[in-house]
Amino acid sequence: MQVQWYPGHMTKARRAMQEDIKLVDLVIELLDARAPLSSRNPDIDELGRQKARLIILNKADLADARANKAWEIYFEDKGCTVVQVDARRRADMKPIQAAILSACREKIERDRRRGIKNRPVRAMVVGIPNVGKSTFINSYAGRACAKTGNRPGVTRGNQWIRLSKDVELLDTPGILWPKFEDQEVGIRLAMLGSIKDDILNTDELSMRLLDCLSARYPEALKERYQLPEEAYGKGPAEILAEVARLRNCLLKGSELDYGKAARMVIEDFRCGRLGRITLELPD
Ligand SMILES: Nc1nc2c(ncn2[C@@H]2O[C@H](COP(=O)(O)OP(=O)(O)OP(=O)(O)O)[C@@H](O)[C@H]2O)c(=O)[nH]1
Repeated sequence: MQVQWYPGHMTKARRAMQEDIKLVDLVIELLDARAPLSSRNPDIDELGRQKARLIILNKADLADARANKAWEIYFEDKGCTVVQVDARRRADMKPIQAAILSACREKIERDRRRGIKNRPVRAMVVGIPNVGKSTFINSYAGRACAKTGNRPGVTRGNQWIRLSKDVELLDTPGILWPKFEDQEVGIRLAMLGSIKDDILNTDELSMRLLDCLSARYPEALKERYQLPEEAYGKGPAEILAEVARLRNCLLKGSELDYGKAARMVIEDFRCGRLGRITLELPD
C-alpha cells in the first residue's frame, strides 16, 4: 500500500517554525500516545537544538495505560521531561506548570546567576496535524484561544498568552509535517487520522488495523463486534467480512459492504470505541 504525502506548504511551515523557535526557551512537543515514534518528526531535534524540551504524550486516554508508562520511561531515559495527558481535560493540565519549570531549570538557574529576575519562560507547542495542539493550548490556557477541529490543518493566529508569572506561551502551535520514509510509519499515521483520509485506501487501512488488533488486542475486537473465536485464525479480509456481516453492513442485494465496515472499524479505533490501544511499543 502506498501512502502519499505532498509536503507543499510544509516548507513554509518549517520556515515559520524556525523563526518562532528563536523566540522561545522551551519547545513543548506533543506526541500521539498511541504511536509516539510515528507521530514524532525527528527534525524537531535539529530545530529545537539548544532549547529546553518537554514531551507531552497526548491522547493518553485512548492509549494502552501500560504502553503509556513504557513510553514515559523511554523518553525519560533520553533525558526528556514527559507528561501523559488527555488534552481535553483541564485537570490533566495541573502537572504542566511544574513540568515546564523542571524542563527549564537550567535556563532559570542561568538567569539567576546573571541577576535576571522575573523573566518568564517562553514556550511554544509543536506537533503533527491533529495531534491535539489547539486542544492542549485551550485547556492549558483555560480559554478558547486556539481554534480546534478534528480535521488536520485548522490552526491559525499568533500571540503570546501569559499563563502565570513564570510562563508565557505562543498561542500558535508549530505544525510539524509527518515524516515517513518507512511505509509502516505512514500507515500508523493514517490509522491515527493524521493524514487526510482522501489520500488513503480505507479498505486496506482497515485490514492493516484489524491485523494489528487481532494479534495484539483480540479482546477489543471480540468485545466490540462479538466476533466468534474462529474468526481470529483467519486473515484480516475475513475478519473485515465478519465485521460487515455482524454489523449488517450490506449493499443492495445483501452483498457485504466492505467499505462501510472498513470506515466503521477505523472510526471505532480513532474514537476509542475499541478500548485503549497503542499501535507501537518501545523496542
Ligand atoms: N480523546 C482525546 N481526543 C483529543 C485529545 N486531544 C485532542 N483531541 C481531539 O483530537 C482532535 C484534534 O485536535 P486539535 O486540537 O484540533 O489538533 P491540532 O494538533 O491542533 O490539529 P491541527 O490544527 O490540524 O494541526 C479534536 O477532535 C480533539 O478533540 C486527547 O487528549 N484525547
